[in-house]
Amino acid sequence: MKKMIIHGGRKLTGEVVIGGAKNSTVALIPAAILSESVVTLDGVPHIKDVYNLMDILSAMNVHSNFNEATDTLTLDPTEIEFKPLPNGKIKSLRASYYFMGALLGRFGHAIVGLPGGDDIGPRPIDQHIKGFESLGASVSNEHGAMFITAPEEGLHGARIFLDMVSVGATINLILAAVTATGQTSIENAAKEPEIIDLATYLNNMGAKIRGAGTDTIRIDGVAHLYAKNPHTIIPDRIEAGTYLAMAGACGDGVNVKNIISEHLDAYLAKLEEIGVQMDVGEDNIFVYPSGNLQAVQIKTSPYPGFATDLQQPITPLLLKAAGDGIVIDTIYPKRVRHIPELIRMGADISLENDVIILHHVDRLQGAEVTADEIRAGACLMTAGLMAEGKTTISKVDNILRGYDRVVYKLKKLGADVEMIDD
Ligand SMILES: CC(=O)N[C@H]1[C@@H](OP(=O)(O)OP(=O)(O)OC[C@H]2O[C@@H](n3ccc(=O)[nH]c3=O)[C@H](O)[C@@H]2O)O[C@H](CO)[C@@H](O)[C@@H]1O
Ligand SMILES: C=C(OP(=O)(O)O)C(=O)O
Repeated sequence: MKKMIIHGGRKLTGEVVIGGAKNSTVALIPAAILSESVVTLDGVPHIKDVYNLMDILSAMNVHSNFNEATDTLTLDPTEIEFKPLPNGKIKSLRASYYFMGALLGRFGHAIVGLPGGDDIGPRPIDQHIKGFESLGASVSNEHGAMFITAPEEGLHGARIFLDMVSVGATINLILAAVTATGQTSIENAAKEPEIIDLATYLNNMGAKIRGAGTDTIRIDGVAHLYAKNPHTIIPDRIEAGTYLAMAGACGDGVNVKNIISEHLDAYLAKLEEIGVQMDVGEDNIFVYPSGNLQAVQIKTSPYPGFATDLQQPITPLLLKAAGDGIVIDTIYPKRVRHIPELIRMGADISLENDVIILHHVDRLQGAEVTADEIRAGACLMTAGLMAEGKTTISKVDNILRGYDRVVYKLKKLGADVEMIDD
């Protein structure tokens, strides 16, 4: 595991270009195995999740080539072989569970280990299983690996009502249903932009998915999918939100480029309420140096609400604001692993019944801290940039799992940051 060393106190200036969305990419790559032709993805972020997914694909004889100069990834599933995936790299990321839906769609059966990913509290997959079963599959958990098998005649369309809005279940069920016989409807579906991105990608291969981005998605199964054109991944709204908060907390004029601002409506409204001055352009947002900032209350909810993945990245900005900030994460109430680390840096934070109360502090102090998960790590990077002195962040691999070329981007903004081997 690597460590990140930050010498804080420098003001950030210049521009940063946002990469392709991690949470799209990690669905689009497993989905490529549904195609009977070579798939090309543009705007692929340089993140560990991508390299781990490429390794998983190579075990199935799917050849991939990531051209890092052009951010283009080609995936060749034309000689794919079925492989059980009970262990190994599957455990390195959450989104490996998309191989359940994708293998089921391609081969009619899947053996996939329970996923890894961020330790942000309980993350059950009961809705994925319920949905696979509705499509006719039988599902069993044998020693931590899910065995999922379609009936002999293949999966059939079904009406599936999700008990709670789940990004992962919505995507997994799209992947399984896209080649099932007949029509599937997913109700109470998640509406995240990454789901629209996946539907666009699959529809361009010949799938028939309607309603992505609404709470009812209808899928008419098709027998074959062929990728014909490259697919450009949408920009990462969580990476963008992280840099916007960072620019508000320690920027001296920062231009964040490659943004779809509509994907960040709830977030931008909160930044404005805090007092961050911004110019929202067609595909960029310029953040002015901050003046007086005011603490606010944040409550996370499914899209288009305030994203859980942004509650930690915005926290250092809230610490800087006058008054007491409040954060309530309704999606992952135990997503609090950044708090003891921030307290180590001099923050004054209390936690009462999963309500995080952030009291204003005049300054943070550099310290040795741990990035226990990706967004806790993003929060600590910003805190380190704001703090006086040296901050050492360990377990940086958790950050590199989803932040594209982060050291390069921070250096370009003028940060004093480097990565060292542990
Ligand atoms: C790879 C990816 O895209 N990860 C994102 C995805 O995770 P992920 O898809 O795992 O999260 P979900 O949207 O499924 O989870 C939402 C809520 O539903 C619960 N739930 C979910 C499924 C299920 O079968 N049963 C159940 O109880 C979860 O515990 C959570 O409380 O959406 C989360 C919520 O926006 C984000 O934080 C993650 O960054
Ligand atoms: C929780 C996250 O990721 P994952 O679902 O991949 O663990 C995240 O990106 O904040």
